[in-house]
Amino acid sequence: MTYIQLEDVTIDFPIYSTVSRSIRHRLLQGAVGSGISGVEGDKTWVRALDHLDLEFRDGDRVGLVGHNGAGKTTLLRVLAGVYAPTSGRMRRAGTVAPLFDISLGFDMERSGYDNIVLRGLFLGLTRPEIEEQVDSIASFTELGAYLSMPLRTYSSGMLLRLAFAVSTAVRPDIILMDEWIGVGDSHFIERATARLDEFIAGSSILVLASHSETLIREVCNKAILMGQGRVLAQGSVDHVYGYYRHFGDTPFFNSEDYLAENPDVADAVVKDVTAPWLHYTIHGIWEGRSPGNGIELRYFDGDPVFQSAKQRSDAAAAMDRIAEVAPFLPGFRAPANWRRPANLRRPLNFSFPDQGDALEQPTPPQRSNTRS
Ligand SMILES: Nc1ncnc2c1ncn2[C@@H]1O[C@H](COP(=O)(O)OP(=O)(O)OP(=O)(O)O)[C@@H](O)[C@H]1O
Repeated sequence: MTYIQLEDVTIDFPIYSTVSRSIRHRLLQGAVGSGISGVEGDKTWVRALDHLDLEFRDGDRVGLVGHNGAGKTTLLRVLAGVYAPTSGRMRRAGTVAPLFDISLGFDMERSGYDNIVLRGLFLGLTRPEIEEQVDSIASFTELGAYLSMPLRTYSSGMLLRLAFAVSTAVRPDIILMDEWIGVGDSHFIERATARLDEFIAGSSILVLASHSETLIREVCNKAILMGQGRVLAQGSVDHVYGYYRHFGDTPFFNSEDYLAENPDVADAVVKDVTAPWLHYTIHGIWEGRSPGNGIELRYFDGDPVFQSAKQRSDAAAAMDRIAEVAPFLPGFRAPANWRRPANLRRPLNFSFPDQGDALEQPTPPQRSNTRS
């Protein structure tokens, strides 16, 4: 059986001295990248993955989605075993082919043929297996006489052809890839795409990090949305893209009131460390903060639907539940961009507070001068 399991995996990168200052500055500029997890003298710790629990099983074709710096590549490297978790653990069964950083590790002084053999051995092929395949790999690269020359004479496109041809000659259980196939001429891309389809079809698990929705929809049957090193949503590709598209735009979240009610967040937003919606899905909702629409999350303490979403850290499902119930809760203040749907029905599977528990109609919070 092939699988990968991550249990509470965190990755912190130490950054030293003057670089540390510029990284600190850069992190403060980025609203959706990772955060600083600690500062110790000249050393700053950057948190790239934050307590991830994930499971990949037979038949999973998982797309990793998210803004720049969300943690997709770091996650691929953890899955490949390139990075050991700072804390938590990764368990894996099955052979792995990493299809990212694929030109790394070539010996630039040796010939293309030598490197086919070296890379093949690295990927787990035996020498007879490589020898059996060397001609077909060589022919796929279309590099001809160049294959007898040292790699330092190759262009980056030629290196990529070679790396691609060898990496896809194995038959792994698990494929981990970044979107890198766009490099090369159109003739090569066409042939590479056909070879890749066959390569993927033979695998049991695929994890693909990509900014291309078309590619993810074409190849994947599941998706994971990442942000600030965490999982913001996971499930079907439709579910995750639905959430991604409405990122920062849900009628049940009122950024202005959320910031007015939470000065700590307002401060972070002014410094561009986070965005209101991002803060809510990553922190606020789990800390029991109101989404700025007047309702209190304590009403969801005994709600199995909300609590199950919380257990799975599925902010999208938790927000869906709030959206479904909030208009019927005492204190609900409809955000300006919310229109009451004509067919809105009070959910039957929610235990609404009785009148005695009703909150007083809240007064809108004092607005502080923040950007959202
Ligand atoms: N070696 C490293 N040292 C320090 N910080 C790092 C290192 N690698 C990644 N990071 C930081 O970790 C965070 C996650 O980076 P990662 O490359 O995983 O993001 P990503 O989602 O793949 O982004 P992109 O879509 O731009 O490729 C970023 O803020 C990045 O700056």
